[in-house]
Amino acid sequence: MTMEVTVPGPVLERTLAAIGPADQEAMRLARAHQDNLTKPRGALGVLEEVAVRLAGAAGACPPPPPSPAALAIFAADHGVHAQGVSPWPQEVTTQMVANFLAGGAVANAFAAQVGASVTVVDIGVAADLPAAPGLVVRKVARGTADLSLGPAMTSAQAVAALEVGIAVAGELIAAGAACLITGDMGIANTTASAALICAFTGQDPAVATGRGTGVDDATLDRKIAIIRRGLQVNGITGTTGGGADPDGTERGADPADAAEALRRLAAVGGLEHAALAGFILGAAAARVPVILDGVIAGSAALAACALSPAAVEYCVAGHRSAEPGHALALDHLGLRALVDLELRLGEGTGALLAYPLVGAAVRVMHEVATFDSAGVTDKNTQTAAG
Ligand SMILES: Cc1cc2ncn([C@H]3O[C@H](COP(=O)(O)O)[C@@H](O)[C@H]3O)c2cc1C
Ligand SMILES: O=C(O)c1cccnc1
Repeated sequence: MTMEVTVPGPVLERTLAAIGPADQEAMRLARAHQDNLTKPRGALGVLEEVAVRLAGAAGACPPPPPSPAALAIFAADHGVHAQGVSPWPQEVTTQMVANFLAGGAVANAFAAQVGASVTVVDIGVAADLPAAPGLVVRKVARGTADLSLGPAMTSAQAVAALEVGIAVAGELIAAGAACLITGDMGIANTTASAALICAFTGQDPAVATGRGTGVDDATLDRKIAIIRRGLQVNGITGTTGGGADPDGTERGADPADAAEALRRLAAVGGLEHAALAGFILGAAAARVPVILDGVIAGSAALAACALSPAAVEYCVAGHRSAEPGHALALDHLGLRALVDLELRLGEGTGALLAYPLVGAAVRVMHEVATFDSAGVTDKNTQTAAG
């Protein structure tokens, strides 16, 4: 094997080794506790599952309140932008970073609404950004290479970006964050997202590709063709098919294999996708829940969970984006989105809106009376007793 991706960085290796499965006993206790609360069993629907999930993640019942929450917006540019896959000029990435720092983006408004902090990370913006409070400069490259011509990133760049994501998660958690929220900014990143979704789920670009910021029919067709070419050029032919390295050696083509997962992430992902995957892995290693935003986060989560399947236990799908690939990614991960408001923005906006639901689900576990404590007759106990 000639692939350098078989040598992940030490931080990534340590993080992967630190990720354990959800705590089954805490989940069992959480389910039992839900059933003792003064409400018909199951009446809180999906929120009960969220509370149980957070108990499993924390290894505690009730789980700790997911507060305070911290949003990290990873910003980067994309070489594939040159193929005309987005109607927006590339400099909008840089301009939006300035907007986040000035507090003027939708993500800022939603973060203020739900009480989340905002950190902006330059993981690969093409331009130089002036230093500013709230901006973390960890530039791995000035954007990716064009994924339709060859690998978007070298494996070293992908690992470096993964490790920045891990570090940012660790820093936010060390500063007190009890819940992480994913955010992204990168013109053309819905193209890389759809390519990743194809690479990790085996779906065809025709079904996984969406209109992103709102491309017309002709641009959508081009986007699909570009993604198809990118998968081909990078030797990604399906989730189970074989393949060979350029030197002719057989490579493991199963994306569930960590080295192949890293290769696919580097081949068609963006720097923000790699950083987001690291961010998710960092949350999982610290047993802190992470609320996923839309299609960019969903595609990054596919890479994270290919590297460490247990990481999914620490993820909550905040919302379902209007991008068709997002639902495919969530299905593959076995995650159910909390809200569906037909958002197609990114930045962390959908995850921020879901955050109060996660907080409410956990508050129930701490504050709602049990049938015993409130003196309310439990029909289930009564029936069981006679
Ligand atoms: C003003 C503006 C603000 C945004 N905030 C997030 N995105 C979102 O749109 C981009 C992806 O769409 P595409 O692949 O079609 O370029 C990403 O930057 C994403 O974060 C924005 C896009 C624009 C134009
Ligand atoms: O799903 C998303 O987060 C999304 C969709 C379109 C454009 N930008 C982001």
